[in-house]
Amino acid sequence: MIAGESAARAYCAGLVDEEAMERLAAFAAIVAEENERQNLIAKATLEHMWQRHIADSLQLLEHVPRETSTLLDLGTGAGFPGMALAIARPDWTTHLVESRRKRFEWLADVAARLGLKSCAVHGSRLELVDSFPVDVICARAFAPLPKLLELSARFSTRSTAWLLPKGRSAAQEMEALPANRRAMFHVEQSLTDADAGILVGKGRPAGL
Ligand SMILES: C[S@@+](CC[C@H](N)C(=O)[O-])C[C@H]1O[C@@H](n2cnc3c(N)ncnc32)[C@H](O)[C@@H]1O
Repeated sequence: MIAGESAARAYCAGLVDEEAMERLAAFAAIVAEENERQNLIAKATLEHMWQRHIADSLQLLEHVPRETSTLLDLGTGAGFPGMALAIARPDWTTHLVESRRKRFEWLADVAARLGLKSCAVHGSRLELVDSFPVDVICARAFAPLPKLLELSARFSTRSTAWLLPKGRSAAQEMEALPANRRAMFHVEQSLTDADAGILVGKGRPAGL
């Protein structure tokens, strides 16, 4: 378990190169600054930025298939996990979808400021974004699982990986799926929260 800010930074440093670490630090400062203007993350988590947000996002890299080159993050909000992953893996094409204007304009500005050329910000409701196939779909705190799958299945293929941090409700949400959709998922323990799980899946949800 990653406990504390220095452990979280050390964990991230073990996953990404120095340039990405510098960008992640710059991003952390930008989020904290913007949080004065718009409510991006809970104030209580500001002093735990690396553990609660950055390492929490980067831990998804542990479950990403080796051949990944495209990622879609649903409801990116403050940039977690999508922007943090775009910084960690600038060689991927990362699509961030966010419907709130203030947030998507800010995300696009951050991507430009950090020089993330392969990070596309879709400022729209997910329902209105044209379909394209991706290697990985991720989402944190976006929607209940059945709704999430309904809205995003059209971006998946037989080989798409699903990485869904679901907090305490991970196992319960998975168990509540119909059997043919449940079969594509299993729960991985979160490294940043002893009580949280990550739903890891593969494929296109049955019937969607
Ligand atoms: C609870 S926040 C989570 C933000 C971020 N993923 C995180 O964990 O810090 C959910 C975000 O999803 C966005 N959102 C909700 N429904 C959406 C939709 N249908 N299409 C695109 N974005 C949506 C909201 O505007 C909000 O920024």
